[in-house]
Amino acid sequence: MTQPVVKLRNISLGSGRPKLAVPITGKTTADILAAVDPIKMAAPDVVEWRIDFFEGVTDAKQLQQTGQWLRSALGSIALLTTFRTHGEGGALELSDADYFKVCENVLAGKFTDALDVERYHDEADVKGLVAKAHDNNVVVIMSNHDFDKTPSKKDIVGRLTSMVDFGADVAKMAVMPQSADDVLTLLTATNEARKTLSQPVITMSMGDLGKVSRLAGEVFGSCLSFATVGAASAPGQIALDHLRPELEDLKLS
Ligand SMILES: O=C1C[C@@](O)(C(=O)O)C[C@@H](O)[C@@H]1O
Repeated sequence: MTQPVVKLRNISLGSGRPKLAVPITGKTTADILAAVDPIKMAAPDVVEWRIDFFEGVTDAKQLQQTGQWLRSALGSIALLTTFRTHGEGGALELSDADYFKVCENVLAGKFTDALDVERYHDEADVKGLVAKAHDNNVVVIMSNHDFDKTPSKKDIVGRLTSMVDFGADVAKMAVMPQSADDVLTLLTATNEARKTLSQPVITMSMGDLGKVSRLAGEVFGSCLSFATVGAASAPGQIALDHLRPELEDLKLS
C-alpha cells in the first residue's frame, strides 16, 4: 500500500530519509527554553517536548505559556508535544482523566504541530482526542511503548494497525529487545507495517542492542528517528551529530 506523506509544519514524514527528532526533557520553563539554542544549532527536523518532565504540566496556564514561548523560540522547527505516562516509560504518574485533560490543554494552547496520543487508553477517549487534534490541525502520532520486551511480529503489526484504525496520522511503537532476534522481529514488523498500512510508521528497538534500528529506518520503513542534543528521553538514543551523517551514508539513491 502506498502511504500518504504526512506534512508536519515544513517537513514530510514518510518520504526520503528518516527525519530527526530531538527531545526536550527540562523540568522548569527556564531549563526548557535554555535547551533551544543548542538544539537549533544541531538543526533537527522535529523537537519533541516531553511535558511529563515539566513541573508545571498540570497547570494549564503554565503549560500553555511555556509551550507558546517554546514554539516561538523554535522558529521553523516542527514541534511534537508528548505526555508519556509512567506505565509507558514516562516521568510522571497521572490518572487517565488527567492525562486527557493535559492533552486537551496542549491543543487549547495552540502551540504544537503534533501531539503524541497513547493508544492504550479508553477507545472513546482516544478517538475523541484524535478528533480534537484534527479539528485544531494538529498531526496525531499515536504510540505504544514496551520497556520490558519485544512482542511478536504479529502483535507489533496488530498494534500499529489498530492505531491507524483509531485515526492516527502516524503510528509509533517502541519496544525493548532482549536479543538480536528481538531486534529482527521489530525490523520485520516495521517492514510489514510499511507495506500494509495506509499511514507512515515510526518504530524503534530501544537500548544498545536496538541502536541499529535507529539507523535503519529508510530501509525498513520507520520515518522518524529520535536522537539527542544533551539529555536522552529513552535508552539507546544516539547523538544527533553522529546519527545524521550515518543516515546520509545509508541513504538509498
Ligand atoms: O516515543 C518515543 C520514542 C522514544 O521512546 C525512543 O525510544 O526514542 C523516545 C520518546 O521520547 C518518544 O516519545
